[in-house]
Amino acid sequence: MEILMSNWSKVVKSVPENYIFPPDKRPGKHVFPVVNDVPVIDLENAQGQNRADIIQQILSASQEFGFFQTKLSYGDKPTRYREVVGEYSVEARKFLLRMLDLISEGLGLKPGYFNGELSKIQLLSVNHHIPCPNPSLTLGMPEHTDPNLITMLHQCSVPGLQVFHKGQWMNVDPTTDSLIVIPGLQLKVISNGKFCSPIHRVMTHSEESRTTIGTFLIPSNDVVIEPAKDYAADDPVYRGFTYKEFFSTFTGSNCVAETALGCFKNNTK
Ligand SMILES: O=C(O)CCC(=O)C(=O)O
Ligand SMILES: [Fe+2]
Repeated sequence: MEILMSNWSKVVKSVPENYIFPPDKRPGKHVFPVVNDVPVIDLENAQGQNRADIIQQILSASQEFGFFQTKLSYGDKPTRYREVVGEYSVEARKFLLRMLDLISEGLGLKPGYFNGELSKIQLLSVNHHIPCPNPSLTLGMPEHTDPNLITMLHQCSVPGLQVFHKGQWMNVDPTTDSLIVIPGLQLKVISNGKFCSPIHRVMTHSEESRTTIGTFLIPSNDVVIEPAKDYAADDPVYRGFTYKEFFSTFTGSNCVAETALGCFKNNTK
């Protein structure tokens, strides 16, 4: 009989060979430190008196760290999956557009700069990783940088997310009452390098399965991405490109961000 993937971990006692990562990409048995300085930004009063302060916190977090967290607040819980996912997606989009408004204000861009084509496409991705007999040999998700504009990550209580921070891999605490915001590579380009887009990966867990929800805002294929004119007029680090052009270069560079971005850099004097 076929073994359901969800029951796999009860039956499979060692990591199948085709899941084992090459030695230099494996996490090994290293004990990773917890990154305990992921900035937490409270969006309470972002429409009021705390706005300037919140924007400043977002800019500093994105320049110095990459990730940041915001506290989560839930509405009612509808019972049907389609409704739940529909409502979740609408709320996730509102949240990310609100975040982008704060970011555009912080970069000195006009309100609504990221609305429209730059954030046209929304992707919801649910990751479910079953327990793994030997987490040292493999990864739930290999190291990568999100190629889109901005990502909202909703973790569960099982650890797994790691960020490459201060020259080493570090665990991100699995908080269920806050959301992780990850600036994507397009935000790095539009902000002319002011925002960094952090490298991250996902470890597996030996006993528990892990489910996370990612919401990605993605530019439409033909929109031109470039350092914002009113922001980086004199010294744009990157030339303009369409998202389609970027994405094919990115996948053609084995999804290595620096290689892909290198193809769009202006010559420096
Ligand atoms: O599941 C996670 O914690 C991270 C997922 C992720 O990085 C992604 O989907 O791009
Ligand atoms: Fe990611």
